[in-house]
Amino acid sequence: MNDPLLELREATVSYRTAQGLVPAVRGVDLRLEAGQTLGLAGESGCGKSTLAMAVLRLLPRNAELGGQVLLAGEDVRAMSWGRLRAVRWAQASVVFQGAMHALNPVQRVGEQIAEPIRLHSSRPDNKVSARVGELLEQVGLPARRASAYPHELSGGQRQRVMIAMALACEPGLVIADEPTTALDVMVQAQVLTLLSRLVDELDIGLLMISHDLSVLGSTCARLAVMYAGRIVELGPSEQVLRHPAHPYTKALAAAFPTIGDPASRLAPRGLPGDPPDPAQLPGGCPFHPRCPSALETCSDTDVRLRAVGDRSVACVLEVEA
Ligand SMILES: Nc1ncnc2c1ncn2[C@@H]1O[C@H](COP(=O)(O)OP(=O)(O)OP(=O)(O)O)[C@@H](O)[C@H]1O
Repeated sequence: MNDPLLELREATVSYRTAQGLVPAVRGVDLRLEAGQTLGLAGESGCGKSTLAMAVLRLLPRNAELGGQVLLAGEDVRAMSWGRLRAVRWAQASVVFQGAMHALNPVQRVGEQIAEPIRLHSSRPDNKVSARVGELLEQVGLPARRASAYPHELSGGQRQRVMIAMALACEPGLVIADEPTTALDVMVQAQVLTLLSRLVDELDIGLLMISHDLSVLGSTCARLAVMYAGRIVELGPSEQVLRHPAHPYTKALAAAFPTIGDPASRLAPRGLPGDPPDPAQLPGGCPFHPRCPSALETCSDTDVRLRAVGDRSVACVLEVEA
């Protein structure tokens, strides 16, 4: 049997800071097969971006990666820099949030899309240009827009350019980190439709990150919900959205009821308090101080994910399958 595109086994990331070691990702197990889509949700600071960056070892220097992060069975922790360069773009790529900042403002977008192609193939220049045109059309932009500078494009068009760049070397895995956060509602929906179409057409695996469960639910078949560096619920999107099992998922699902709800840009409504500082996690379940269903035992029992029907849930409460 083929190795999954991506597999995390007890993956951990801690940041070395003046205040000590900050555990941002705390023992995450995840699996993504070719052609599958997985959404990773959670409030700001729960470790989503850290986890995504760990996959391609794009972490800052003060980060320590532990456990296993396997790309097609190969542990990224054991890869040389040369091997990592070969894997980035070609095997897995990232669409970052905020395309205006991720693109070079003084370089034509076609040139920027061409860069990873040149890095990973010895195609002659005319073939590279043809491939750039093909990629732009694939993301719904005319090929002639290759000569545009980022400021000449709208926010949605720039995000399409970022997606074209991520697809340039035909990776099996694309990681999209808040790909629609900076866009207005209509454009957000268009970019999500584009991502869904590309996933189907190109049979890529997609790991999409957002604080907004409804955005993820519209694009991803499975959802993982993260809190304080751990996955607290994982399962088919429809089940997780319709019948959230973990009290934190319930609060998130209630906070973001529909795609494009302007309020979805804000912190979850009706969920008191803030996520804990990873440097000072409370004892027991890290969600218990904010949990409306907390029992006495939750302050000293830290439950790990357990299977409940098609889902996995990290909660002491009885969960209906
Ligand atoms: N370079 C760093 N050094 C120290 N701590 C960091 C660093 N980067 C992130 N952190 C901390 O790690 C934790 C997880 O951050 P991360 O950015 O992964 O969360 P997130 O869920 O992606 O949030 P957001 O949606 O705001 O990006 C946070 O407490 C954050 O402050």
